[in-house]
Parts: sequence; structure tokens; C-alpha cells
Amino acid sequence: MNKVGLVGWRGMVGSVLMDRMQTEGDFSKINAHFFTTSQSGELGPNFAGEAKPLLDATDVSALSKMDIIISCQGGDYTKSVYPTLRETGWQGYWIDAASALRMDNDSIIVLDPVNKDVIEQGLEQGVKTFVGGNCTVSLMLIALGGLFEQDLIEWVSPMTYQAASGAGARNMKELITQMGEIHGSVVQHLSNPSSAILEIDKLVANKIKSDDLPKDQFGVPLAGSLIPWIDVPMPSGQSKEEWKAQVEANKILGSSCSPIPIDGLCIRIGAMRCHSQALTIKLRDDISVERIEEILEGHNEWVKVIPNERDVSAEELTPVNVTGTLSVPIGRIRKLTMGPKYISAFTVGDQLLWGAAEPLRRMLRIITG
Ligand SMILES: NC(=O)C1=CN([C@@H]2O[C@H](COP(=O)(O)OP(=O)(O)OC[C@H]3O[C@@H](n4cnc5c(N)ncnc54)[C@H](OP(=O)(O)O)[C@@H]3O)[C@@H](O)[C@H]2O)C=CC1
Ligand SMILES: N[C@@H](CC(=O)OP(=O)(O)O)C(=O)O
Repeated sequence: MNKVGLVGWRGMVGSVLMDRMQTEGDFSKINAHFFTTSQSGELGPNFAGEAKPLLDATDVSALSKMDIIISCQGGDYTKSVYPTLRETGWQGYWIDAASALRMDNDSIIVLDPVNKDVIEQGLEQGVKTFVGGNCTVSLMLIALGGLFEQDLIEWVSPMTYQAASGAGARNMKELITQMGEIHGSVVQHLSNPSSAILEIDKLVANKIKSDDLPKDQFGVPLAGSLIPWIDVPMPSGQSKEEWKAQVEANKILGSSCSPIPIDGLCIRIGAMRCHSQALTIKLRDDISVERIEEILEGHNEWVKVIPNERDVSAEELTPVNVTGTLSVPIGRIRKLTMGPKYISAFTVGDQLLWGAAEPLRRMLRIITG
């Protein structure tokens, strides 16, 4: 059995990965070794049988004994350890959640329901570095896989509604704390049926704007508001999150030589762990909505077409419905007034599952069988 080193297993993405690996029985296929950057020598988890002391994730000699390493530890860790490990001549498989190696020439971005051919070709050619894609990119491609596969898309503009989890566990906690504090500021007014809504609104607005609302993580209020910028600025005027859409999606699709334009705005909203995206798509042909729905639904087992109807959209096409599942619903599909080749769509996905952990887990299974 392959020796698999797990780094970052107790973080948020890592915990979701561990959960999925246990559910799918993956630990029975590997010889798991748990690493840590901060708790070396302490007793590790028992997911894979008897708990053993944790290994030092900065010890290149210990890492180099692994056949496969999966890291959910983050980009700084990857940048500090990966080059040194490769310089020792280590020929193992490196599977990573962080973005650090995604655009390297010798890495493949993994999303096997969409690019299994690219992955298999890479394995045959000796590629050893496999990286999970950006969450919005992976979720969009699971949703639109059928249209991309049949080369029916001329361009896409995704406008995102991204959950707090994309910014990390502390940000999720901060969002809930902000919500609680806002509620607390008007709780007595809410219980009084005759209280005036404009007075409540004023108190809420004052609370959200006040210095004592906790905002160390996001820097600004998120509850009762939104943040129209994610990640650092790029020279193009895009945020880095927006820049990733086109470069990563085309790399996954193997179309980087003649890239499909994919560009829009990325917005942080007060959802917990599901990213949503409103898509404007220009098709290459005038295709009926029924045919589009058929093509989308037929592509993979996780995408689910939701009819463009009010009640079912409000019930099923939401973060609260999708959270904790691998389902990627897509709905609001209709022709736009711009012309017969222009369609809208709205999709939602769990950014810790298909958006982060699941593509890595499936890559491990592709390697280990
Ligand atoms: N969050 C996301 O949506 C996505 C994240 N990623 C990538 O995954 C990386 C990891 O993200 P994420 O999982 O959110 O990071 P976390 O901050 O949740 O975990 C990262 C590491 O922090 C250490 N840590 C310190 N204190 C604790 C604690 N109390 N509980 C758990 N872990 C702790 C752990 O390392 P140790 O055991 O060594 O101390 C852990 O592996 C990101 O940097 C990013 O590159 C990729 C896609 C999506
Ligand atoms: N940037 C994403 C989460 C993430 O970690 O993305 P990436 O894996 O591309 O760094 C978000 O904020 O929602």
C-alpha cells in the first residue's frame, strides 16, 4: 500500500477531507501518516486505525519517505517545503489544496468529472503534482461541465456570492458574532409588536457601522452588508479571485492555448460555506433551454438542473439547501433579452466539498486505485 502523508488534516479543508475519506473507506486503501506544523510528537487521530504520534511537517526527510503527500496546510507551507522536497530528488505525488502551484507548467489542476482525460494523460507523461482548483472555478465547471465539454460556450461572466468559509474558520466565527451582536442591539425592540421599524433599522445601521462590531478578520462588517472584493488587486483591475476564473478554468479544460473568456466580479456575502454564482453565458449557437438542461444534467452525477420556477428555485437553489452536500444545483436558466445565444443561470455549491476537499480525495483514489 502507498505511504500517504497527510498535512493540514485538522484544518477546515483538511477536516472535510478526513470526513469524506472515512465515509468513502479511503483509509483502507492507503498507509496513512499524519503530519503537523505545530504538534509534532503529540498523539494523532485514529481515522486510519491506531493513533500514532504526529510527524513533523517541516521535516523533509520524513516527508520524503512518503509515496504521496496531500497538503491542506496552505500556500505558505507549500512554498516553504515543496521546492526543498523536490530538490532532494523526491519523486512522489504531491496533491495540494493551496493555489501556490496551480499555474506551474508541471502541475495539473484536478477536477476529474471535468478533466479526467487531462489527468490521465498527465499521469502517463509522469506528472507528479496535482492541485485542487479555486472553489468558484471548480463549482462553476461541475455545474456547466456539459456545455464546456461540447464546446458550446463562447464566454461566461460569473458574478459570485461567496461564503465566509472561503476566507477561513475565524472569518466564519466573526460573521456569526456580528450577526449575534446586531440582533442583540435590537432584541427588546423586536419583541415589542408596536416598535417602529425605522427605529430598529437605525439602531441596526448604527451597530453595523460602530467600532465595537468585531471585524478583525474581514476588516469591515459582513453581516447585514457585503464585501465587493476578494483577495489582492491585479494590474488588470480584477481582484485575484476574479483573475483565477479564466486562467484556472482554461487550464482545467485544457484550452489555455485559445482560452474561453471567463470574467466577472467576486463578492463576499454572509453565507456560511456555499458559494453561489449568477452566470451570464454567450453560447456559440442558439440552443433551446430544454436542450441546454439536458446537456447540463447528463454531464455528471452531482449537477442537478432546477426548473426556472419560483418555489423550487427558492427551496433548492440556495446555500442553506446545498450546505454539507456534494450536489451542485443549477437553475434560473432562461434566454436573456440580449438575443437567442445569451442565457442566464444560477448555481450553488459547497465550497469545502467540491470547492476544495473532494477533487483532492478523488485524485488520491485515481492514483491509489
Ligand atoms: N478555506 C477554503 O475555502 C479553501 C482553502 N484552500 C486552501 O487550504 C488551505 C487551508 O485552509 P483552511 O483549512 O481554511 O485552514 P485552517 O486555518 O483551518 O487550517 C490550517 C492549519 O492551521 C493549523 N491550526 C492551528 N490551530 C488550529 C485549530 N485550532 N484547529 C485546526 N487547525 C489549526 C493546522 O495545522 P497544524 O496541525 O500543522 O498546526 C491546520 O492544518 C488554505 O490556506 C488554502 O490554501 C483551498 C480551497 C478552499
Ligand atoms: N479565495 C477563496 C477561497 C480559497 O481558498 O481560494 P484559493 O484556493 O483559490 O486560494 C474564497 O475566498 O472564497
